[in-house]
Amino acid sequence: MPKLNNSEAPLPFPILMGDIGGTNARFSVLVDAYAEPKQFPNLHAADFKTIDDAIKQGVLDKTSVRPRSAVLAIAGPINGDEIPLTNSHWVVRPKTMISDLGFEDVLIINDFEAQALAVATLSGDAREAIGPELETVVASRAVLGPGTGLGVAGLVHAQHAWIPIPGEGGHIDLGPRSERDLQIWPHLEAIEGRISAEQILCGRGLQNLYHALCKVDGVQPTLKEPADITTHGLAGTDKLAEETVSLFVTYLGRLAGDVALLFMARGGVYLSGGISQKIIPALKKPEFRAAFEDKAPHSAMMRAIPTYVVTHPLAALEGLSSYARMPQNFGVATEGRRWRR
Ligand SMILES: Nc1ncnc2c1ncn2[C@@H]1O[C@H](COP(=O)(O)OP(=O)(O)OP(=O)(O)O)[C@@H](O)[C@H]1O
Repeated sequence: MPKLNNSEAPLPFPILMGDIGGTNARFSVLVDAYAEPKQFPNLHAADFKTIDDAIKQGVLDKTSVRPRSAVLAIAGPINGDEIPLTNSHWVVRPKTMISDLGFEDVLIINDFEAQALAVATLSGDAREAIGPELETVVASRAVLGPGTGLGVAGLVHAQHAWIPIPGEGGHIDLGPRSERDLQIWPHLEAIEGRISAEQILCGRGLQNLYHALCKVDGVQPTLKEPADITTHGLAGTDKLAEETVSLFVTYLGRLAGDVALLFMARGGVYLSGGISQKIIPALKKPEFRAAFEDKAPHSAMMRAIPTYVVTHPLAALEGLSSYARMPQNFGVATEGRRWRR
């Protein structure tokens, strides 16, 4: 009978690694600590009844390598032996994976924890600097990812190791600051009466912000999808879409600065998620960095903290493979989320 495993021992090779989002699941296999990971085609969760079917048909049926262990990064809180995914019908059942798919050892971590692991080791060509090109220092970092939702994680550097701190930072309050903000806030759709960061800083949030601006200006909204808003905003072909994108990067900068303060992230703040890469030209305008640095009495300190967009298409899997190769370099907590045969 598979059971919880509190061991800190490295996962046995070959290791299956998975980045399981609400829409997409990406897998790769690491044969040993020196090999390059073998990447499998991106899978859509909607095409498979269960995650076990996806692993079987999308990975195990396509290779003769038999992974002995798995480390999976999932979007959702990890609690107990049955872990439902946020925004997906899949339920992760590590005990069933062990008994039915042949794994000896399964570790489940949070998707933003995997993003944090990636940020520890991403090279210069896997990221694009926003604002001044500052020297990278080995110090705590943070990652924020606006996508379907808003993920936030810290990466604390202590005792010669990188310690990912997953949290629910996307749900902290975001307050109005400027005159324009004070006009907009009453028109934003709230969650139980409050404007959390995720009410604005994600795909749905872009729509929320655009609609609030339309109401303030008494204009009929014409744009529907988040991508329509950013496309017109970036091209300058719709005035309110342009303002929506400008405010979106302002608020993202404001939150990124707060998260940097919280973790003392001298090593930099990294923007991931599906949206950041699509709005790089807007992030490179002055508003993002201005809001990021506007943190009196610590503005001078903020000016020395680099900010980046993660441009690597498979950053979370990169993070998982860094960890799988050298677990001793990372302080990944395994209590209550590692199972063995
Ligand atoms: N060009 C764009 N501009 C703004 N928003 C976009 C754009 N393209 C996609 N989006 C929005 O980004 C969100 C999807 O983000 P993302 O790709 O990060 O998905 P995800 O949450 O990581 O899920 P998965 O991991 O399953 O891919 C959706 O809300 C979508 O509407």
